[in-house]
Amino acid sequence: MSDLIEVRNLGKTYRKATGLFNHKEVIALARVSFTLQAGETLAVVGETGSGKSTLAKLLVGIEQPDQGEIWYAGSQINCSEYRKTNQFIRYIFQDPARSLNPNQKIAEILHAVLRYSTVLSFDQREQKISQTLRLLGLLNEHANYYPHMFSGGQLQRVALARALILDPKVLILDEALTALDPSLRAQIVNLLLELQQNTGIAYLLITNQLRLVRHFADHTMVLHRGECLDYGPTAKIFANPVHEFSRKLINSVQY
Ligand SMILES: Nc1ncnc2c1ncn2[C@@H]1O[C@H](COP(=O)(O)OP(=O)(O)OP(=O)(O)O)[C@@H](O)[C@H]1O
Repeated sequence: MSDLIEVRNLGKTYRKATGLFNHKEVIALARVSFTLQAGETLAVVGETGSGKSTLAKLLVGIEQPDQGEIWYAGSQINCSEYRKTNQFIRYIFQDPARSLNPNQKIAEILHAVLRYSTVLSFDQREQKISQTLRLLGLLNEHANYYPHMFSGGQLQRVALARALILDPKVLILDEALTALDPSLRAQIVNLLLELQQNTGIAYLLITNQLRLVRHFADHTMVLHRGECLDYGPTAKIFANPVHEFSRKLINSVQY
């Protein structure tokens, strides 16, 4: 069976203006490789600016790589295939409020996602919306709410509903649980783990919350200035990181 995701030597360099005529190059990601299997969680950790979000953006096609290859379920992905990959891999960010249109009711937001990526009829879409809201512990009535009518925790569930309504094989959680208070975070983590057990969805968990990584992730990758310093089973990385930087990062937290 092929890997759900295989990334080979992925690289991205940005050009940053440093004056009117000058620029400098920032290597955001340097020859990173990994695989992700169905039902697995890979955590990507590293300090600010280490390239975590760049990796996520390359995977979903928001940014284009300068080098390397991305394979989804045995097929190599090109930049023009975003609509196709949209159903395979979805991305949610830390601040759900910013990613939801404040002028649209939740039903309108979810209908739009389904209209864009599926051929479902209106009734089928309604059914899928109600099923997805229920899956995330929300009510049917919530479909008629605007984003500002939800609490922070509920809003993150709405963001998850928007990501999961297409039944993706992979979900990228980019600091998506960071802003939640610990009890809400635990509720959402349990929900995500249950979903993973039931459907085999894989998660790419981008976070600096190392306690969460230890609890949640099967594999962990440590990024530093765009380079992968350590990559392997989470228990092994936490017990015996190869690189000094990873050791410091891991030892900076009490478990
Ligand atoms: N659009 C861009 N233009 C220029 N440089 C960028 C751009 N996006 C990211 N960078 C640079 O690339 C490097 C990696 O950034 P990235 O956002 O991927 O890091 P990160 O690990 O996600 O950081 P954070 O935890 O703060 O989100 C940083 O030096 C950043 O300044």
